[in-house]
Amino acid sequence: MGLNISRIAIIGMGLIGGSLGLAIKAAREEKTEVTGIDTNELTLVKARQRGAADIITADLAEGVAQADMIFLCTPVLQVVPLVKKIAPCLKQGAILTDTGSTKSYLLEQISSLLPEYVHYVPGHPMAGREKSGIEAADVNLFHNKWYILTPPADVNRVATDAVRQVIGWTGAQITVMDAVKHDWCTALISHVPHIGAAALVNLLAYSEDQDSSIKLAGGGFRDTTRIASSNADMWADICMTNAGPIADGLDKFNQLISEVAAAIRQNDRRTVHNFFSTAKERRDELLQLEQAVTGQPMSNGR
Ligand SMILES: NC(=O)C1=CN([C@@H]2O[C@H](COP(=O)(O)OP(=O)(O)OC[C@H]3O[C@@H](n4cnc5c(N)ncnc54)[C@H](O)[C@@H]3O)[C@@H](O)[C@H]2O)C=CC1
Ligand SMILES: O=C(O)C(=O)Cc1ccc(O)cc1
Repeated sequence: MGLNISRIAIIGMGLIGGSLGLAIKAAREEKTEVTGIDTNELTLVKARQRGAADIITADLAEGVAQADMIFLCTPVLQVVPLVKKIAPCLKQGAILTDTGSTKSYLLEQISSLLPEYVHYVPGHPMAGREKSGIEAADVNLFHNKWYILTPPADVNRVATDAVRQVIGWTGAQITVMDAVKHDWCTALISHVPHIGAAALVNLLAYSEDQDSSIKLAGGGFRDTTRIASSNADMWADICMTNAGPIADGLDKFNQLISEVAAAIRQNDRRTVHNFFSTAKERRDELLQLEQAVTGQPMSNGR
């Protein structure tokens, strides 16, 4: 039997908060009331129009007061100041969770800010896109995607189960991980690739004929750089709050690039061939592994 989560507040009704609202309402209809909170009035109006929230407000205290569960869905560096503001307004037994892309920083900062009767269960949906804002929200964004929870060892079990239950309504699959491990893992599979994609686009500034380069850029360039269209605010916050793993990952990435550059300069075809064939083998293995775990082809069809 699940817990009765009848009131949910979502702070930050953009891509992730809006998609959560849409998915929760689609699954629960009148059984769970969603309050959408945002500093942007137009976002709030659009969120209600799209059916991502029943109630909208820019007033934090009013929006969270009755909530059984609160989702924080703003860029990471906004989360801690928001927790400081809402902590005194939360009701006894309220469950706080977030969707931030980095976890150790938030866990360290937030735990000490909350009264002992509020339970914090950090989360991170491994689903998203390069577009932001309520306009990009999608009821199916989390469907069949991984949703990571990084609960601290002493977290209330009932609170974690309640978050699992609500995430289940979105169609996502849950996996639990230690926050530090999460940050090293996501640095390599998400944060460094986003920086790499941005670097590839910025590299075009060195082209002697930029207009022709942009005109001729084909599918390969598009595929590898889609995520370079992501929101700069969000990515600057991610880099500031996961500095060690990201900087380490970038150092290793630099090393790989330097090695292949040296091999190319030395006309060392065997090493260059090995660079590509190793990558192809690994990627093919990753696709198979994903299929084995989820029982279906890679969720984004890539
Ligand atoms: N975009 C993506 O693909 C993914 C993002 N995330 C994480 O989820 C969080 C949200 O990301 P998105 O939805 O993409 O961002 P977004 O930019 O689409 O939405 C953020 C919303 O928060 C609002 N906001 C900002 N500061 C606020 C404040 N102080 N008080 C109230 N509202 C405020 C903005 O007005 C906006 O509507 C971030 O922490 C991000 O790291 C996690 C997984 C995927
Ligand atoms: O657009 C994509 O493919 C992404 O990788 C989206 C994304 C961005 C940030 C996250 O923390 C998780 C997922």
